[in-house]
Amino acid sequence: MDLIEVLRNFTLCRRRFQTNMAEKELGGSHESSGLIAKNNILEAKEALKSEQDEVSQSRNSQYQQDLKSVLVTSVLNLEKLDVDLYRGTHHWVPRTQRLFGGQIVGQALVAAAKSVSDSLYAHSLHCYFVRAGDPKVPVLYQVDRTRDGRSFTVRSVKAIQHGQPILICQASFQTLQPSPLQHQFPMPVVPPPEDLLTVEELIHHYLSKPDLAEEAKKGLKKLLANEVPIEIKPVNPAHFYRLGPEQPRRLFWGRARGHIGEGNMKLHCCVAAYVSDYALLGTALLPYPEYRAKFAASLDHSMWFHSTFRSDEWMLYECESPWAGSSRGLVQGRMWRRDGVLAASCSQEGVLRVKPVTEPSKL
Ligand SMILES: CCCCCC/C=C\CCCCCCCC(=O)SCCNC(=O)CCNC(=O)[C@H](O)C(C)(C)COP(=O)(O)OP(=O)(O)OC[C@H]1O[C@@H](n2cnc3c(N)ncnc32)[C@H](O)[C@@H]1OP(=O)(O)O
Repeated sequence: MDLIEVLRNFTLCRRRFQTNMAEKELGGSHESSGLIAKNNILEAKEALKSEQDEVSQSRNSQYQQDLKSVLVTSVLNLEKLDVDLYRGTHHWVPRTQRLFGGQIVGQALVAAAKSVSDSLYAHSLHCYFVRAGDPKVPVLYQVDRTRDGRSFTVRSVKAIQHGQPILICQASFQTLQPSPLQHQFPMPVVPPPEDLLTVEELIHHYLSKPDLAEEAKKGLKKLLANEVPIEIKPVNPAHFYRLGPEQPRRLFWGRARGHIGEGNMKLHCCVAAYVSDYALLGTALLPYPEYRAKFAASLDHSMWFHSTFRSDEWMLYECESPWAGSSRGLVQGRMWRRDGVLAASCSQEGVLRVKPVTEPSKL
């Protein structure tokens, strides 16, 4: 059960037991997602006032623990076994019990980056997830030095488990070069991260509801215990509910938990590759609240890095899905620095097999 599902269960329960209250809270319409978002933020902020000390205490202790991001100290810290051969271990595994695609892509990029000079910067990568990753064993990364040119250098990386590839990845690096051609789309206008709640704060808010069903409570607590090494603040918390059909587009602020620091742009690209797979594919489900995913997995992932950025500082992640069909969904993402600079773009196709939502019987 993922976060969206837990929150939907919670919502279904509320609808069943407190229809009037729910209608009031949602402004009587499931279509006005902006209003839902505003109401939820205001309501949540109010409820959170009483939890301020608790939240700030836990945040302080978390920051102390996380002085250095676990993504740097553990997940992306590959062990060298031989020339161009590395081993990576896992930190967070999704409830699907298959390895998180972002982790495999991030680790593959780390392995590729180790074989290129410091004067080269990752500008793009293209990957296929060909088999599910097994969380019970480490992943081996085998790098092939495909080509070294004057400007561009290409590496091919195979991620291997049980003697078979789980991911094939091509990454390209370039020397820094000036260009008279420079343009980008404008960044969407959204509230700053300081005005929004983290996923954990939203969950604390839902947990404080007296009418929350035990099953939903358990699911939410499991999610809180899940130490995802990314901090996320949804711009529109209504997209968690999936009560009514939404445009296939969502935005959130995200950053790596803990400190990474300036300087190592290759590392920031690897962290961004990790983050980029986290909430992308779900965007294709937003128009279909009547369905839930019974099988969802990314099939491929491409990424382009445009400018310098810090993955441990808030970046706006804009996700949209221009197409779905044939049990697949196409999703595209743009990562924006908070000063409006487009930092990275990505694109992914995923398999999406769905089943109709039915009200949970045990609530
Ligand atoms: C706003 C912020 C919100 C944030 C909220 C976020 C909340 C939670 C986030 C959680 C994180 C999510 C994770 C993100 C996504 C990922 O990381 S996915 C992981 C990376 N990708 C993968 O692991 C995919 C790896 N590739 C594969 O596994 C295979 O390539 C494949 C399974 C896709 C290949 O499919 P296929 O060729 O069909 O393989 P088979 O082995 O033959 O079949 C596999 C199973 O599928 C069943 N199946 C096949 N075809 C069909 C069909 N037409 N209809 C129904 N079912 C089919 C087949 O029977 C097999 O089933 P079983 O395994 O036997 O049960």
